[in-house]
Formats: sequence, structure tokens, C-alpha cells
Amino acid sequence: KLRSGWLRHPPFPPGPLPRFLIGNFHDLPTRLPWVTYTKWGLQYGDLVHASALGQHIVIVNSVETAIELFEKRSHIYSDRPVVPMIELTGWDFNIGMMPLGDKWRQHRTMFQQHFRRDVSLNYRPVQMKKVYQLLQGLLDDPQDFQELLKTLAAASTMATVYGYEVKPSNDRFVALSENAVKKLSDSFLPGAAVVNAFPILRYMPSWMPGAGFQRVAAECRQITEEMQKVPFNFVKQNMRDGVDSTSVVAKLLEANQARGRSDDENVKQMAAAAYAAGADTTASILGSFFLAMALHPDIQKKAQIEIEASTGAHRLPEFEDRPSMPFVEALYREVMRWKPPVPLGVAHATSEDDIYNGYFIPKGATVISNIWAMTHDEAIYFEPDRFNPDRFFTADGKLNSDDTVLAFGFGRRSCVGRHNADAIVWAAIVSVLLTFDIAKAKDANGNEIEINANYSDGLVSHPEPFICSTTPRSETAKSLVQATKG
Ligand code: HEM
Repeated sequence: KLRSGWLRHPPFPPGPLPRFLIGNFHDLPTRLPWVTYTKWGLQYGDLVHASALGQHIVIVNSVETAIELFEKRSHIYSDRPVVPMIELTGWDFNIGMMPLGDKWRQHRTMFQQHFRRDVSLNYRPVQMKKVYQLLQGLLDDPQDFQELLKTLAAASTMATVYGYEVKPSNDRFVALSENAVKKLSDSFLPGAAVVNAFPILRYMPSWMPGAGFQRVAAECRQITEEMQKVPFNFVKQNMRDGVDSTSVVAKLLEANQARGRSDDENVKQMAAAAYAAGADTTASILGSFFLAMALHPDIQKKAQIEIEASTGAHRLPEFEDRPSMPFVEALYREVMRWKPPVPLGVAHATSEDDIYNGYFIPKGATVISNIWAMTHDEAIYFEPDRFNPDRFFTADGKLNSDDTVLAFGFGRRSCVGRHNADAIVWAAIVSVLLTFDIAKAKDANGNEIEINANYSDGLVSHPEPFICSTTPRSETAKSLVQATKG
């Protein structure tokens, strides 16, 4: 056992010089932190240490180190940091933010039962139906493509988890969740964030000056509760009416009944977590796909030719076509590499002291997987900022073996919805490419409108709203989309 007192342990990994008491509080970036952390990686190495107000932060900037720590030493690196605001806002229902323990294990098992690779195949018909709705939406209202992508992301999860059909706009379940997510991010804004730095503040009553976060937290708790309850009750009602036995929630509840267990609370929480984890991430990557296509017509054309060759252009693609389209596969990998939706992953934490390569990583340290740095590592991906699916081919034109999508994270906490996400993203890419051309929009004088490819901050980073033109590729393409309405 290590003693972590002054000079009784090996040095921390290298990093920016801490200041007295506050450590690196002022060095920690607030805007696009993954970019700063990637620069730190180049300066200090794979593993960078910083500290802020007594909290140790370790940033992992390379795939090899991520595998060493998160996978080979997963017994140490699979916890989550304690963030008081998460509990105060009621978001600790969410497996993604739970500390390791029985409850996390129970939720992870439910997820695995219903989202592992073979079970995910059952959701394909629903996923395709949702992709068809996207195509129909693009035909009717192409300017609204970003809303349509959000709807697809929300609707595919809502349909599998709750058997619920999301409305194309102003859906009340979607509004509930968006509201809860927004409240959570608001609660991380400066005023409230103080409680995360000084956990003791949580015990301050809400009427005390500086304790405004208590009010924010109480509001948030109520909305968070509702986002779990309302769609869950919808399933229970449907089960009573005998109209739902296939949604994930219905299956879990039936299994509980059969075993004589009443564990509704965990099922309710697991379902809401699936939605919260899946909606924003999927919408972000689909937005990046549209962006990449508008910026790179030549790459788009190459993919379209491949899809047409495979489907014959007279039918829409199906999941079974996937192996016959290596360029589309490379394009999918490249979107995930170019703009990973969760650029810093979800922070892990250590549950024991550890020594790695002679450096000391204390128990309770926040360990960040800088996915951005890994997918933009120049040594592996030449000109990493360039969108170039060809990088996934070998010299003799075969898809290479680089098929681990780093955007899904690492080890025991890696994305448990990845098979679902993979299917929906692939299906959307291939179906949109066969039927539509995505291009820069033109102004009244026929000049192309340049696209600002900026991305938002936050746990999930999105392309900021941009304009592009989405037009049906031909009359045949149009009728293919119209036929999906039947
Ligand atoms: C393109 C879409 C998606 C991306 C890029 C993504 C990415 C991630 C990442 C980076 C993590 C954290 C991994 C880590 O801690 O190392 C994660 C965790 C998680 N994801 Fe996803 N995800 C996506 C879609 C989904 C979907 C559709 C679902 C649900 C159906 C889902 C459910 C989860 C859950 C429950 C966790 C938490 C796991 C845990 O803490 O044990 N994700 N995801």
C-alpha cells in the first residue's frame, strides 16, 4: 500500500506548474478544453497531471496509455468522480454518472441484456423506420435538417426503450428530457459550480447568500424526476391496455414480475439514462456527417457511387448491404474520428492509489480520456484535421484493421449503447447519401454560403447551427423516399 504523504510517493505525471493552494485552477481551460489538453499532451507527454483546489486531474492523451489504464487496470480506473451537483440535481439516477458499486452493476447488466450486439439486431426494423422518417422530413423541410437529425436520435431510442413514437416537432417527452439536460448544464455554470469545488457548501440552506444553487438544484430535481416518470408511466399504461410487450421497459418489467421482484425504480432510471446518453451524442455525429458532406462533395460522390453499385439505385439500402460498401464504412469511421461527440469521454476516477511508468496517480483522482487527442494523433492519422475516409484503406485498397471506434470510450465504462448507435448512424448515412445531395447553400446571387464549422463546448460537443442545401438526387430517389410513407 502506498503512503501518499509529502515525498513519500513517486512524482505525479508531468504537467503545468501548480500554484500555492489553488493548484492549476487558472490553467484549466473553459473553452474547448480538449484542444488545450491535446497541446499539453504534446508538451508534457501521454499522461498529464494538473490539480485544482486539492483535486487531482490526470489526462490520458494516447490510445496505448488509455488501454493500459482503463482496460488492463480496469479494477482501478473504472470509478466516476464525485460531483456533488450531480446528486443535488437528481442526476445520480444515471448509470453514466454512478460510482462503481452494486447499483451500477445492476444497471449495466440491464443495459447489456438489452443493448448487446445480438439483441440490438432486433431493433433494426424500428431504426430503419425512423431513418425513413428522416428522409421524408428532408424531402418536406430540408432547411430544418438539424432538428430532423435531433428527432431521429431521440425517436430511435424512445421507440426501442419505451415503444413510444416521437412527434416530428414539439414532442412532450423530448421536451421533458431536453429541459432536464439543460437544467443540468445550467447547474454547472459558474454560480452553481462553486458547490462542485467546495462540497461542504451543499449543506448550506438555500436562503443563505451564495447558496442560489440550492434553488437551481431543487428545480432540476423535479424536472429530472419527471423525465423519468412520464414516459415510464406511458409504458405501464400500455402494458395494462395490452398494447406493449416489446419495448425494453416492458420486457424488463415483465421479467421482474415473472421473478416476483418489484424493481420498477431501477428500470425507470435505466430507461431515462438510455435516452439521456443516446440522444445528444447521436444527433451530434449526424450533424458532423452533414457538415463533412457539405464541405467535401468529391467524397460524397464516391460514397454515392458505391451505394448505387450495391443497391442498384432502385431500392433503399438495408443493413445486409453493409459488408458490400467498404467506402461507406470508412466514411462512417472517419466521421467518428474527425468529430468524436464526447471529446473528453466521461471522466473516470481511480478507486485506489496507482503507479504507472514511475508516476503516482492517487486514489480519487479524476482521469480524463482525451478521445480528441487520440483521434487527432498525427503519428497515427496523417493531417488529422482533414476529413479523409481513404486513411482507413490499406495500400492494396482493402479496409484496414483500425475498426475500434475510440469515440465510444474505454474499458468497463465504455459506451453500452454502441451497437445501437453504430446501426442508427450507419443507416442514416447510407440512406441519406443514396437519396439526397448535401451541398453548401447558395445566396440570392447564386454564390455559395461558406460554412463556419464551429463546435460547442460541453460534455457533448455539437456542430453549431449551419446552413446547407439538401436536395433529392433524382426523381427515382424522390419516389423511393415517398414510397417509404406507405
Ligand atoms: C454516436 C453515439 C454515441 C457516442 C459517441 C457515445 C459515447 C459514449 C462515451 C464516450 C461514453 C463514456 C465512456 C467511458 O466512460 O469511457 C459513453 C457511455 C455510455 N453510453 Fe454512449 N455514446 C453514444 C450513444 C449511446 C446510445 C445510443 C446509448 C443508449 C442506448 C448510450 C448509452 C451509454 C451509457 C448508458 C453509458 C454509461 C456507461 C457507464 O458509465 O457504465 N450511448 N457513451
